[in-house]
Amino acid sequence: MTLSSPLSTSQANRKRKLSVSDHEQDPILKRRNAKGNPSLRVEIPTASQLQESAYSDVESGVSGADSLFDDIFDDISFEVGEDIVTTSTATTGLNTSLDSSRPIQLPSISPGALPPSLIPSAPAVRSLRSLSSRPSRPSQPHHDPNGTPSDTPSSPKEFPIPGLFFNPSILIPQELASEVVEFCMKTYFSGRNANVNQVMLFGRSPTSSSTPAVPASRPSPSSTKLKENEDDDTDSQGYSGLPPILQTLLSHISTLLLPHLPPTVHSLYFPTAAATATSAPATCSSLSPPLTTTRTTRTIPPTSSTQSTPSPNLNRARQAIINLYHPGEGITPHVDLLRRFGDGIVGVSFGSGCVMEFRRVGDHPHDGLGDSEISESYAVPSGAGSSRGSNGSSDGLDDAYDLYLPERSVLAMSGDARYKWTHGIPRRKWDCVEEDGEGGVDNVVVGVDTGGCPGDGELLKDTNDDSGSGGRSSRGTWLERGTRLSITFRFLLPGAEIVGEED
Ligand SMILES: O=C(O)CCC(=O)C(=O)O
Ligand SMILES: [Fe+2]
Repeated sequence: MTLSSPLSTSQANRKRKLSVSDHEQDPILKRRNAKGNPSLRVEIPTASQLQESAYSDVESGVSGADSLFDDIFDDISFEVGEDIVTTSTATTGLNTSLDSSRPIQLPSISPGALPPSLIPSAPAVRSLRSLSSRPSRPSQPHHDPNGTPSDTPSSPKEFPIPGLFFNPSILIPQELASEVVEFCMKTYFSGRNANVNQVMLFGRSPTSSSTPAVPASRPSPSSTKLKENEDDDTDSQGYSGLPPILQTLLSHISTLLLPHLPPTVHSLYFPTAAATATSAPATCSSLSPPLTTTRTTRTIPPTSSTQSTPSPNLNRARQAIINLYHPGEGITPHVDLLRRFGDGIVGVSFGSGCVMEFRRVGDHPHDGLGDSEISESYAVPSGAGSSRGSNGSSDGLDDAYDLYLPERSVLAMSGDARYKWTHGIPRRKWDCVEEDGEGGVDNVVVGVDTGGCPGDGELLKDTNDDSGSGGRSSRGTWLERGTRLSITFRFLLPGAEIVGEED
């Protein structure tokens, strides 16, 4: 079986072909980049049952930023007969031009032994001051080849992009974070997958057992080692196919966000039969009961519209994309693939914080609308790299906002944030953040300009001070990035599912 996909549709019209072999034994596909770049691993249900239609939506896609990948992603070859297909993460814009003076070493993971940088720090990240294990400040951070020109950090302020939810006080529990990281590192990023830095997992929709719209997904190889839900990969919402630990993570995110999101928004990310009870379609009656926790912590009473508007994501299959970033790596600004994923994208940072940059998608009709690969689309935003300031936009917002995402924090994007703004992570090893005031939740919401902190001379921190702070200045604090793992959940749009039969 051969699947064709415009992995990159460059102006030179180079098209990359993805050939996926039938392989009965292993649902994991690995694409290999001959240039040895960090690779991506796609885990999908039952490779032997893939159908061409699975990727039909990207056959003619055009990426607005495709040229970014051309030199790296020139001629991908896919090995038929392997159970895994790998490729460069240029696909997703993950930085592949790493600092050669700092060899990347994927930690070897043994049970209970996480790489230090991925062991979640014990104290909750309530304040930037409490961020743990910061080495001495960088010598010349603004000269870091992975960095960007220096500038001053922005003042902390309310994050204004509609549809973007982020609250740094909402953190995944430490214990769960550790389990998730350990599972992911062991399962997806170690051993023969040492060069992999992205994995995509596809779940089944709640109705797939009766409606074969979404294929079966065999449990991940290590799922049998998990303590909970060992024999059942279906969660309380009826979603299945994802490793149980990720479903546990989803349940926690749902519970954490419930008091903070309007019901309609919450049900976008976590559709349940109950959330749409009033007008739920008949198929909902077959769903498992909603999470009980969601009933007890809700502080925002449901509105009538909530009761009467089914979540568009109800019964859609979820995809989990897991990205591993070494210090200095990032992801190119992009809008997640429009034709593949629905509204409502939620992700968690593990192991390290980083700055995420949001840029308004430009007026050009292709901005943010192209497909560069099977999972992502990239946009060249209007005014990319531009400084803040009034731009005369009708909504009064600037074109650029930066946000520091502490480890274990949750980011949710819907509406404008999902469709009208790109998100990306700058490729640098240090982020400059700024606090505001003396603590409290608001103080942890920090803005970071694309440039970062002032230069060395302006840092107040003593060079020899290894007290844990990365260096402070009157205008900001340098935070060194560690190895970061992110897990992002998205819903597959109708027709975008990978179609197949259950095992
Ligand atoms: O690493 C992250 O938090 C973002 C990942 C992302 O945007 C993506 O995979 O589409
Ligand atoms: Fe994304």
